Amino acid sequence: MNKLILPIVETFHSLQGEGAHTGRSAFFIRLAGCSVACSWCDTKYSWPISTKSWRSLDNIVYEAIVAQQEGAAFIVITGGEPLHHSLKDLCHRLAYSKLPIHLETSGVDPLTGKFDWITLSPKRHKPPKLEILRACNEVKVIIHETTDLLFANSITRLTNDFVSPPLLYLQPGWDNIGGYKLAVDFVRRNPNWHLSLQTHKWLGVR
Ligand SMILES: C[S@@+](CC[C@H](N)C(=O)[O-])C[C@H]1O[C@@H](n2cnc3c(N)ncnc32)[C@H](O)[C@@H]1O
Ligand SMILES: Nc1nc2[nH]cc(C(=O)O)c2c(=O)[nH]1
Ligand code: SF4
Ligand SMILES: [Mg+2]
Repeated sequence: MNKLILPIVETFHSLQGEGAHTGRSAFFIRLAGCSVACSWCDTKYSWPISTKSWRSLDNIVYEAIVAQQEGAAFIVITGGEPLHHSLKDLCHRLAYSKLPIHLETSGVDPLTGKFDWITLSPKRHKPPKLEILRACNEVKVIIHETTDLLFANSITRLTNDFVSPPLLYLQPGWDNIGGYKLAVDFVRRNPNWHLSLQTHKWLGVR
């Protein structure tokens, strides 16, 4: 059965602040619901699914088309953990806009929907599905402490022999000076890795 509604926390048109597409105009769709429970999550307000948050796919697609007319170059589906929901129908409907569709995910659930770009941000305490590691275009590991660097090394080992390995990003935990230092030092010594800063937060925009 087609599911024509999804729980949405917010939609907004901003610049992609993180990873390989940093600085590009994007329309964000933030789905509600996450059970991964990262202690440092900057989006804890997206964890609960309120009864008032359910919106029709038609309504979401309409907003994406308005954003496209205002300059959005692609759509970012994020959350919460967007893959807690089936994204098949949403992607199918959004495809009418012809905008590329990007996904931000922790990768704990099976992949649903069709994407032009997948950002996997794997979590140490709940490792991602191998199918998502294989399908993703970039991996974004969040750095708070030394153990996170060991986790990044394990990702390097896993992806090294992929036919087309993903781009590799370290992103310091927001407001964690120790995390910035660890990430900069690691990238300096590991040229396959890039630094991702949450540029939207530095700029004070969404
Ligand atoms: C809020 S999550 C939503 C998508 C999905 N649940 C995930 O974790 O990838 C979006 C991105 O923000 C990152 N993130 C969350 N809290 C952060 C923080 N305090 N500092 C840096 N990055 C953070 C996540 O790792 C993820 O890459
Ligand atoms: N500007 C901006 N860029 C982002 N990239 C990923 C985000 C997210 O929360 O998933 C995000 C976000 O919340 N804002
Ligand atoms: S998986 Fe993403 S949304 Fe969920 S708690 Fe972790 S960072 Fe937050
Ligand atoms: Mg964010």
